[in-house]
Amino acid sequence: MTTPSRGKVAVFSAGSWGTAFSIVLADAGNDVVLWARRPEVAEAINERRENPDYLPGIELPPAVSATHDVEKALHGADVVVLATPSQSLRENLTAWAPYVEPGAVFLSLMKGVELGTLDRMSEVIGQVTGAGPERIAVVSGPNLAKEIARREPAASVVACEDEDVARMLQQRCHTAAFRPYTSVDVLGCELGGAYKNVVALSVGMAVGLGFGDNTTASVITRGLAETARLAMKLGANPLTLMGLAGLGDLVATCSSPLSRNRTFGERLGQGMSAEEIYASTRQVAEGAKSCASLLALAERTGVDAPIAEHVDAVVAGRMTAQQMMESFIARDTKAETD
Ligand SMILES: NC(=O)C1=CN([C@@H]2O[C@H](COP(=O)(O)OP(=O)(O)OC[C@H]3O[C@@H](n4cnc5c(N)ncnc54)[C@H](O)[C@@H]3O)[C@@H](O)[C@H]2O)C=CC1
Ligand SMILES: O=C(CO)COP(=O)(O)O
Repeated sequence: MTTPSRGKVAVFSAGSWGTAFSIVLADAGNDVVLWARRPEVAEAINERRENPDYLPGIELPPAVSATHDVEKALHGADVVVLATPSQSLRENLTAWAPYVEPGAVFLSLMKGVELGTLDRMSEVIGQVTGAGPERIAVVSGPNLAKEIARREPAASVVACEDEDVARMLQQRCHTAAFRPYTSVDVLGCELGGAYKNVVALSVGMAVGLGFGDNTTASVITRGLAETARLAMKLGANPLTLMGLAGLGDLVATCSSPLSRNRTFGERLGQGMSAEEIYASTRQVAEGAKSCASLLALAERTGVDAPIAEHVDAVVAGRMTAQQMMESFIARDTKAETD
């Protein structure tokens, strides 16, 4: 299938980011069909022109329609955008794959690493669909869904090993408010996106404990060092970690009260358990799961990952947020660049 510069895009699914990115795609001139897991969400989008569950009060453009029918969503779509929780992607995509148009390009918006396999989302997509790297791309950057949906200016990275495909997708999502840059460093973008959620959990814990900007800046900076250590060992371009999908997203997520990961961490810092927090929201906080997969990936790679290790311990209830902060400071001293 040839890929025109504008066309039909299928977006799975109608959560916060899938819905917000549909606005970007529609503004860039695409026809967007948003698949919703619950039929009533698809109905509400079509009838009320808003997604009342995930982006209430934001009017969706006419070029966005919604459906609960997988086949209808995928028919004629040359780009398939994936925005489900990372841990359910494999199961979801296995069900959807038979209906994907031959040659369609997959674009992952997800920021997590699969538990157990330790696979990144692009790897899961390749395994489930048989698509080669030239048909698998990711978007990652400082892109809090609500701000993007309000068309506040922001930049991002579209990464694909095939630079022509990255350029094609860049054109498909460049709008007056959204500026995508291309990259061929899929691994660096994905690890930057997944790791910043774990760092945001620890920053949130520091905030929840009542600590100020010295503490959060210290955790953010050491978080970037930890992310870069692992990503570079696995082959990432160091400049990716200094860019929008690394530092940019880390700063946005760790600073913003809109971040679900930072908020999850704040509640842990205030003494709630992970189970209590899960029960209080339907929104995904990827870092609460990916802390374990990233820690395992670091262990497998032989890289020191104290932030992932401590966040995993707090989420699992083996340590309190206060103990985590004390332990960060008490660790064996070393050179900053080690
Ligand atoms: N919200 C944001 O600002 C951004 C989110 N992301 C990433 O996008 C991905 C999706 O996040 P959001 O849309 O924010 O999450 P969300 O929690 O707002 O929505 C999740 C969506 O997935 C669906 N879903 C939940 N469990 C499912 C399951 N078991 N099987 C199939 N579908 C299921 C929900 O119905 C909903 O449509 C995550 O990896 C997140 O890290 C990336 C950039 C920005
Ligand atoms: O990835 C995001 C911003 O770029 C969204 O972060 P949260 O999932 O923590 O809300």
